[in-house]
Amino acid sequence: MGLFDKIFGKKIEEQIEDNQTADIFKFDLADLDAVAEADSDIQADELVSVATETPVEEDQQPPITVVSEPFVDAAIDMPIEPVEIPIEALPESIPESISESTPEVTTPVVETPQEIEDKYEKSLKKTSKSFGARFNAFLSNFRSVDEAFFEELEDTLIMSDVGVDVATQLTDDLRHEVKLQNAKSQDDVKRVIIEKMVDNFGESGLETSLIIREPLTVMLFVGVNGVGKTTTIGKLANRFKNEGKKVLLAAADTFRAGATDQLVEWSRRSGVDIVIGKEKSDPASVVFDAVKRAQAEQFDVLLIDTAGRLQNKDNLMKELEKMGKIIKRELPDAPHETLLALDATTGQNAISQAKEFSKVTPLTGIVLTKLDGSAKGGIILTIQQILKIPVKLVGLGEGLTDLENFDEALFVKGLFQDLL
Ligand SMILES: Nc1nc2c(ncn2[C@@H]2O[C@H](COP(=O)(O)OP(=O)(O)OP(=O)(O)O)[C@@H](O)[C@H]2O)c(=O)[nH]1
Repeated sequence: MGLFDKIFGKKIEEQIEDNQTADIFKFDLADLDAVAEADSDIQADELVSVATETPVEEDQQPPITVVSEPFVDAAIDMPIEPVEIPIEALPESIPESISESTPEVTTPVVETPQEIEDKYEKSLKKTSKSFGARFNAFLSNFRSVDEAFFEELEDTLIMSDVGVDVATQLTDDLRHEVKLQNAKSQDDVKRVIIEKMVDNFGESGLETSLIIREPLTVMLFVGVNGVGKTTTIGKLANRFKNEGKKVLLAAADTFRAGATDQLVEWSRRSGVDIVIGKEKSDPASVVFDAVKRAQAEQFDVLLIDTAGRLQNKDNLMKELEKMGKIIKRELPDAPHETLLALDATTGQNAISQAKEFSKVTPLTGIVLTKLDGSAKGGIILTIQQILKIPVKLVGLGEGLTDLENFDEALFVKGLFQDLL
C-alpha cells in the first residue's frame, strides 16, 4: 500500500470508478513519452527511535566549563588540560532576542499524539494554502489533459518549491498515470497528481529517527548563521533532559560574537551543562574538552554547535574534519549524527545549502526549522527525494517544546488534506 492510501484511505481507482458520471477533462495523450520510474534508494540503518517529550524542570543553574587555552593542530595527539572558570566570570549579557522571543515553559507539558498532529497542521497552513491556491488556479485553467497541461503542471510544481528535478520526474510519471487511472473530472486529476507525489515521497526508504547510542551519543550541528541551529540544540537538550538523559552542550561556534552567549542561555533554560571556549579560540579545543568531560562524567548525549561559514568552504571543511578526528579518537563510531539545520522559509536556497554542506561533510540528517513561518515547506519533498538525506526533526515555533520528530504521514496530511 502506498503512503497516499495509508493516509487518505480509499484507493484512487475506486474513487474514480465512483465518479464515472463526471466528464470534465478531454484527453489528448496519444503522443506522450513513456514513463521514467522514480528512484528509490533504500538506505535504512539500524536505528533507535527517540521518545516524545516529558515534563520540564525549571530554575537550574548548571555548571559551565570554559576552555581558555588555545588549541593547535598538533593537539589532536596531545592531551589538553581544560580550565574550569567559575560561573560568575562568564559574560552576563544574554542576547535580548533570545530572552524576549522565546517563551518560558512554566508548567510541565506532555504532548498527546493529537496535539502533535495539530501542531503540524497549524505549522503547515501557510505552505498548504499557497500550494493549494496555485494548484487550484492551475487546474481551473484547463479543460483538457494534453501536453500543454503537463508543461503548465511542471511549472506550477516548480513554483511551489517542489524543485525542478522532482517536478520533472513527477510530470513524466503523471503523463502515464492520469491516463492509466482513467481520471475524468478535475477532482480525479487532482487526486491522481497528489497520490503520485505522496507515494513517490513515501518510497524514499529513508530512516528519519535519530540515532541514539550507548553509552554516549554525539550529535554535531552544522548550518549557516541564523537558520536555527542554536535554538534546535536548546529544544533538543530540553527534550533529552526530560527523558531523563544527562545532556552536555558544546559551544564550538567561537567565531561569532554572541553565539556562545545564546547557547549558554539555552543551557540555563533547559537546565543542562555546557562547555564553552574563549571568543575566536579554536573550536576543536571546545570539542576536545566536551568529549573528555562527557566521558568522564557519564553524560548520555553531547550536542555540539558549530559555526557554519559556508563562504569559506576550505576552512569549514578543515574545521569539521579536525572536530571529527578529535571525536573519533575517543569514540570511533561518533559523531552519530551530523545534522544540517535548514531554514524552511528560504525555499530552494535551503536545497543549495544542503548540496554545498554535503560536499563539505557527510550529513546524516536535516533539521528543517521555521516550518511554522514558511509557505515553502514543500521543499521537504525535494530534500528527501533528490538529496537522499532524511529530514529528522522539524522546528514548529520558537518555544522550548516546538521541535518534533519528522513524521511523513503528519507532514503529508497537513500539506494536502485541505486539497482533497
Ligand atoms: N518561528 C520559528 N523561529 C525559529 C525556529 N527555530 C529558530 N527560530 C528563530 O530563528 C532565529 C535564529 O535562530 P538561531 O538558533 O539563533 O540560529 P543559528 O543557526 O544558531 O544562528 P547563529 O547562532 O547565528 O549561527 C531566532 O530568532 C529563533 O528564535 C522555528 O522552528 N520557528
